[in-house]
Amino acid sequence: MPVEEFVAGWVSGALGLVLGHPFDTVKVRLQTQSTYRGIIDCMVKTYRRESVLGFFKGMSFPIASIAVVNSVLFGVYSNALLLLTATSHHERRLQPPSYMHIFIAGCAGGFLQTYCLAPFDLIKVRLQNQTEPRAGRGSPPPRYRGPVHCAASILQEEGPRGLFRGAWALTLRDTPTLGIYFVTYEWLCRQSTPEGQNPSSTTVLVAGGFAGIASWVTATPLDVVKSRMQMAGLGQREYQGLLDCMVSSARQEGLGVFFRGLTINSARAFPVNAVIFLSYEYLLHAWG
Ligand SMILES: C[N+](C)(C)CCCC[C@H](N)C(=O)O
Repeated sequence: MPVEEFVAGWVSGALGLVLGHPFDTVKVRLQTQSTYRGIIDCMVKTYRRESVLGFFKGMSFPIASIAVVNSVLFGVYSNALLLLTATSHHERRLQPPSYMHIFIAGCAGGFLQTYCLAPFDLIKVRLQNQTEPRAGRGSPPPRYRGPVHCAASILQEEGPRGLFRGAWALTLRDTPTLGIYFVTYEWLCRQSTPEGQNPSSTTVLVAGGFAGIASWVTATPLDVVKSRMQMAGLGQREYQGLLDCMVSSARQEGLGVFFRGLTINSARAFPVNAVIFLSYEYLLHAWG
């Protein structure tokens, strides 16, 4: 099994994460708290209360974990394509796989990565939602002191299954939308590259950026449901399950609730995924 795709996925995931984390914090807060009027309001309040550091809450942990997750995604995707089409990464420019195969391989990568992603994503969301200023300013300390403390508290208070809260919504969110991710990327690359040639860096950046947007736009409704289910059990509303979360959110807040965070998700997705694909392709190319 070729492993360089896993390594390239690891590095590119880490780069993408740092770039996108501040956007991600604003998104999570907009989706799960009702105290903000919009993106700018949320940014201003976060900055005033928590300084720039507020935007980077919960990042140290994902930087290791998301890199692993991205590595699983790209590694599984590429190896699934190898299985389906018997072509390695380097042969694929000359013998391009069908979009159906790309979609299936993307779904396989998406499905498997959610098992690694679920606990990390839960901890990230819980930490990002702590809006308390840094300790020592006279306010009560936040519930979780950091990622390890957060994981330990969830285990203690909610049991091992607690760590997989919202995992089902996450799987539904990621499996098809990561198929869409790779299909969009390939389609855009093929549109602007002569047959048999490697896409230029600009093409990779633009195609990666739009692949990220396409994937996030389709993923946003289930992203909202997922974030809400992850916050349940914290004194917030408990849901019976995914459907209950969808129905009660829609009843209380209207259908618009499923598009919360859409703008910020898209704004984040372009640079993050441009960097992910560029560094991924670059590394694979460099390793020849
Ligand atoms: C499938 N879904 C849209 C949810 C995620 C796509 C992940 C792409 C990239 N790791 C990123 O963080 O943007």
